[in-house]
Amino acid sequence: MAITRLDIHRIRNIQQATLSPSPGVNLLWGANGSGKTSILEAIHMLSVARSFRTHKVKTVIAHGEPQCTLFARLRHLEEPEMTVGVQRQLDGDNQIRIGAGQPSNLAELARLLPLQVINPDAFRLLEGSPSERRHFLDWGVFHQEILFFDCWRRYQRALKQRNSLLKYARIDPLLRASWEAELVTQAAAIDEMRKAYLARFSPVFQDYLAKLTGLEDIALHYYPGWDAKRSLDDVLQSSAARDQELGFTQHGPHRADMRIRCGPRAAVDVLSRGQQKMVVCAMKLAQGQVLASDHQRQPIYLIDDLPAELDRDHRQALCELIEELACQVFITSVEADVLDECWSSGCQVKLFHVEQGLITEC
Ligand SMILES: Nc1ncnc2c1ncn2[C@@H]1O[C@H](COP(=O)(O)OP(=O)(O)OP(=O)(O)O)[C@@H](O)[C@H]1O
Repeated sequence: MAITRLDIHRIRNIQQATLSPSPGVNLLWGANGSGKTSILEAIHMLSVARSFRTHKVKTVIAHGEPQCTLFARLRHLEEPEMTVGVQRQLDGDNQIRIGAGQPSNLAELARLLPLQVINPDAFRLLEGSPSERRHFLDWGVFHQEILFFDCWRRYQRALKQRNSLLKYARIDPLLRASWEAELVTQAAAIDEMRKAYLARFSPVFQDYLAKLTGLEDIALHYYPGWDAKRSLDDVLQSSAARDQELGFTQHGPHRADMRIRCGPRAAVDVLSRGQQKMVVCAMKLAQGQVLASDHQRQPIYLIDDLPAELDRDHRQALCELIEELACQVFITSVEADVLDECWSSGCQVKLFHVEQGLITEC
């Protein structure tokens, strides 16, 4: 999938801008605070209707404006182009349109335009809470398994009901048992899909890791969210009293993790910042590769400040792999020429200069 035209209205310091990006590499360069990351945020909003920097739409909408609006024309292989539009209002109202049809929902939007973000926050995959890694894992499972979204929604509903029964101490054993049965059924499906995805993803990740770094003993350890030697049903029964004291369910797929270890230690405790960035890049490239080869759909990569923390050889290796993936990519940089030598002669590169919210194709 590639964006062939992008219209941005009232995002941060960008009042109005139109771009015709390359299907390959797009380099956005300009001084600090010029609006480069805001362009990445705009593209991100076209995929999930929110920024990757904040959940508060108020901070993203240009000061003094009631709303922000994004439009894009998308091309996927030889299919006819299609349009997508997202509008976010200060009052919380959302509008999502795919093509000329009825308003669409977030899941349809996310499925249509898969995105991968590599920015300074991407380090949180290693150093952050399990929810960061769950989110990463579930991005892959969501795109891999069509049934995942429905199972996840049903699981969340059952979890909410159980928590509510626990919190208000309304002990209706029959009602609780029926929600727990649903919880256990959906949990088993989610767990199976996550394990299958990890089995598919891990060798691809190791392959990218070998190409990007000399690190050999990086491994992913999946934790399902409860003691894997016991059934979730059993765990829920034995933790019911404690869950009731706490007012929430302590165990289940909502507490899963994918721990990243270097030998016997947590990777974050051992690796340098540059090595951590390479591990994160290998993970993100591997997800793109799995999606592309299993579903013939490439994600769009948004890379904020690619040169930061990487030496010349690692920059070069990363750019070669990005080019090999044949995805559309938007990269920000404060300098125009820092990645000049990183692309092959056949690579379609476009350069955009960003200055005080104005974007000019160079
Ligand atoms: N809601 C808003 N309305 C208007 N302007 C805003 C709003 N929020 C932020 N800004 C301004 O918009 C600009 C956004 O810059 P952005 O973060 O995109 O810069 P950048 O080019 O990526 O910078 P850097 O290289 O420092 O990361 C900044 O100058 C900021 O002060």
